[in-house]
Parts: sequence; structure tokens; C-alpha cells
Amino acid sequence: MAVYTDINEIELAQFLKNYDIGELLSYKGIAEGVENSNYLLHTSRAAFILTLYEKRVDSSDLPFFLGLMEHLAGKGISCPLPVVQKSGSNIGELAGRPAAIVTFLEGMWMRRPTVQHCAALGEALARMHLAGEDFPMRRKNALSVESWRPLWNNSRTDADQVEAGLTKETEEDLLFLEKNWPSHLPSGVIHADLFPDNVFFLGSKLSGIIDFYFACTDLLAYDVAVCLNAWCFEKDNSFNLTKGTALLRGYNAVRPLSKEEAASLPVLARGSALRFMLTRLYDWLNTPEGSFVVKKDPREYLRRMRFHRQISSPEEYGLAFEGQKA
Ligand SMILES: Nc1ncnc2c1ncn2[C@@H]1O[C@H](COP(=O)(O)OP(=O)(O)O)[C@@H](O)[C@H]1O
Ligand SMILES: N[C@@H](CCOP(=O)(O)O)C(=O)O
Repeated sequence: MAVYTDINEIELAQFLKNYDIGELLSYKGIAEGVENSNYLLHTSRAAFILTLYEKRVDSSDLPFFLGLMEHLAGKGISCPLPVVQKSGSNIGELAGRPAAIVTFLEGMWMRRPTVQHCAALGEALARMHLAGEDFPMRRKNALSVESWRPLWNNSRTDADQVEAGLTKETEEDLLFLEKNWPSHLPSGVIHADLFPDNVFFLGSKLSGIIDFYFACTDLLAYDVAVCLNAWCFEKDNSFNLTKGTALLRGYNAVRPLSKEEAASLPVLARGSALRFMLTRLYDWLNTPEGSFVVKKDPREYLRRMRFHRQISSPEEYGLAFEGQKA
């Protein structure tokens, strides 16, 4: 579950007085999610999502996240639209937490994404990158290459208990990535956590993208690499080349990757796998037993790190070079 902060109907009704969204009819905590507390609200007007921001969200980043959703929604990207209070602000406080209300998106996320879902995802990701081009705010990626070592230092003493040899493999990958991380690729607004649980479908049609709380300004191709990791591996941790091809083709149809971006995919995918292994490892070791949050397995991403290590060209992810920008 992800309801870390409990609220009652009296404080919620009081909070809703700041908005012009009708009377509260019902509310309930949403079990899914990892980072924040989410509630589904029904008012006399419509359904909404109330989010109370928890530990990993710095409240000074909220104007970026909420402003980005407003910007993207304004450009026709289907994503939640923050609801503005009567005061004009889109951020409030509830139960001692920064809180916001956003519009409810219809659809469901795919537990087993198909090739068609991967193609639609690639296209939507590229559209989001283009729509973000004129977003004026910037936010540094707090989970990029320079933060991986400090994050790793918090877990390394216990890492081999999770899987023998994890320490050695991680140290070697970290050294490699710190030396070889690309810096001159096109950069812009990226989602940075576009996993299947953050993308809704209605039937086979992609109906929306949610959870912009890791969004930042970083290499656009890194977002593609995150998606290759999150969408194109099977339950047995094997890479599905057909899904990779579909995702990259969908992306390229809207925003063709440059040759340099394409050539960097192996290192970006390896870095993205390490990034999710590290946050999962930290949570694996530090989430108290009996906590309701479902811990995600860092070993899944260790398997991906191993896969990317032996990749020597972007064609191995399914990228066709014809038609690439110079
Ligand atoms: N705008 C929305 N419309 C519909 N459902 C949403 C919306 N935002 C969040 N949800 C629901 O809440 C769940 C958790 O949201 P998410 O933003 O992924 O949380 P977290 O950041 O804590 O991981 C989603 O899986 C979805 O079921
Ligand atoms: N996608 C991350 C965890 C963050 O969860 P989300 O519910 O905010 O997408 C992972 O899989 O490690």
C-alpha cells in the first residue's frame, strides 16, 4: 500500500473548502504506489486524486512537478491536471504534509505489457519529450550518476546478504559508469520513472501518464533507457527484442534518436539499471518488517545490469539505424 499518512473526513472536508470542486461524497486510500500517500476522492462534481507528499519528495520541488503536469496537459499530453485552490495556489497542507489534488485519469496499468503497448509507450514518451521542450523550469536529476555512489555507500555493507557478489559487481559498474557517462546528449524534461504502473491504457489505447515525482531535466535518451529496462524484460529477466524494437520504433517515429544518443543506449541502460537496483536495495534493507509497502526486488535490476554489461551496440536493443539523425 501507499498510505503513510492517515487522514479523517473532518480535516479532509475542511481542506476541500479551499477548492471549488464540490462537496466530499467519499474518499479512500489507494493501495498502489510506493512514494507518497494517495487517496481517491469523489465529490459532487467528479473524481480526483489527493496526494500527500512523503519522505523522498522535497517540497521545494513541488512547483516543478505540478507546473510540469500543467504544461504537458496544456500541450495535449494526457496526464493529471493539478486543481487550483480558490487562493490561486495548487499546493496546500493536510495532516502536516504538503498536499495537492489532481484530476483522475481513466484506465489501468498493464501487468503484462505486450509489443503493442511498448510501441504506444515509445510514441507517448517521445511526444512528452517534445511537449516539454518549452517548459521553462529546470530540476536537476537527484538520482543521476553523481548520486549513485553516496546512495550505494548507505547499503554496501549489507549488499552481499541480498546476493553474494553484489558488492563487487556494483563497485565495478559504478567505476565504469562514472568514467563513461555521456554528457553532451540532448537534454530536456524527462519522466525518469516511466514504469508500466505509471502508464494507463483503456483497451489497447494509451490513456495517460501519471506520477511525475521523479521528473527532472536530464538526457532524453536516459528516459528511453529507463523504459527499455522497465518494459522490455520478461518475468524470467530475459530481454524481449521484439518489445525493444517496438518501443524504439514508436519513439523514433515521433522523435528520432540521434546517432550519438543511439550509440549511448548501452551505457544509459546500464546506468538506469544500476539506479533502480540502488534505490530498491536501499528500501529492501531499510523498510521495517511488517510495513505495508510492497518492497521491490533489487535482484531483478542486478540481472538487467548483467545483461547490459555484455551489450556492444544499440541494435541489440532492437534499434534500426536507417533513418537516424546524424
Ligand atoms: N491522476 C490519477 N488518476 C487515476 N489514478 C491515479 C492517479 N494518480 C495516482 N493514481 C492511482 O494511485 C496509484 C499510485 O500513484 P503513484 O503516483 O504511482 O504513487 P507513488 O508516487 O506513491 O508511487 C496509481 O497506481 C493509481 O492507481
Ligand atoms: N519504479 C520504481 C519505484 C517507484 O515506484 P512508483 O510507484 O513511484 O513508480 C521501481 O520499480 O524501482
